[in-house]
Amino acid sequence: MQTLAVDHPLVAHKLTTLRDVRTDSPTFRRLADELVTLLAYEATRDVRVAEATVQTPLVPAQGVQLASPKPLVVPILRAGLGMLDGMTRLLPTAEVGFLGMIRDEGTLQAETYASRLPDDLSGRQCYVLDPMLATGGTLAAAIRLLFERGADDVTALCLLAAPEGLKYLEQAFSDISAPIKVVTAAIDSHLNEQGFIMPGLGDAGDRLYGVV
Ligand SMILES: O=P(O)(O)OC[C@H]1O[C@H](OP(=O)(O)OP(=O)(O)O)[C@H](O)[C@@H]1O
Ligand SMILES: O=c1cc[nH]c(=O)[nH]1
Ligand SMILES: [Mg+2]
Repeated sequence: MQTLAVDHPLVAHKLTTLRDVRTDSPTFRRLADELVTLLAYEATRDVRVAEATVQTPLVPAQGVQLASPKPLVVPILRAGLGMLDGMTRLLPTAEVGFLGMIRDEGTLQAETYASRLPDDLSGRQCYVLDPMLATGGTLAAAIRLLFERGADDVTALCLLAAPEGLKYLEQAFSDISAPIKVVTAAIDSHLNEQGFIMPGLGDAGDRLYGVV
């Protein structure tokens, strides 16, 4: 597994405001959206392209276009929905699938309550969106579902990741040879006893959707 913490002053600036408890939901949503677009630029560095020729007003020009089958973007509901627009702005022709997952805040186990994915993901590059990678249970379950359907390349975009979750994913997929990448705006210090990322930003879903 490959992990990339994007080191860019604009990412750090936006993330700092996102963490701030005084940041209201509309601002939080806007910042999450802007951050995803910056992360997506790095996360799609290996997106598959095929050679293409177009006709300029003057001559034919060689270039590239996204290869087939087109990439699949998968937000993990609820909080991952706050990252969808920012991602599809950069990858407008990608297909979008959905996973609904909830972490039991007592056991910290993830449960899947909704799944709407293409049946056959053979040869597809998949981009999973979830702002928080805490214990890693949710993301591991999502990645497993994608591999079961034939995906051969999975990149997760997260706003924050905990070292414990990254380690868990490394171990969970140590026997998988397909590429797995995590692109995040920051790797935080640790998880607290309730499984929250520290210093973190609190409950991403609640902050995105105005629950707090
Ligand atoms: O790495 P983990 O320990 O599994 O935790 C991370 C998950 O927890 C949050 O979702 P939550 O279950 O709160 O659902 P929500 O998106 O509906 O708020 C977050 O958006 C991740 O999906
Ligand atoms: O810190 C955390 C951990 C899990 N889910 C969140 O929304 N925040
Ligand atoms: Mg939540």
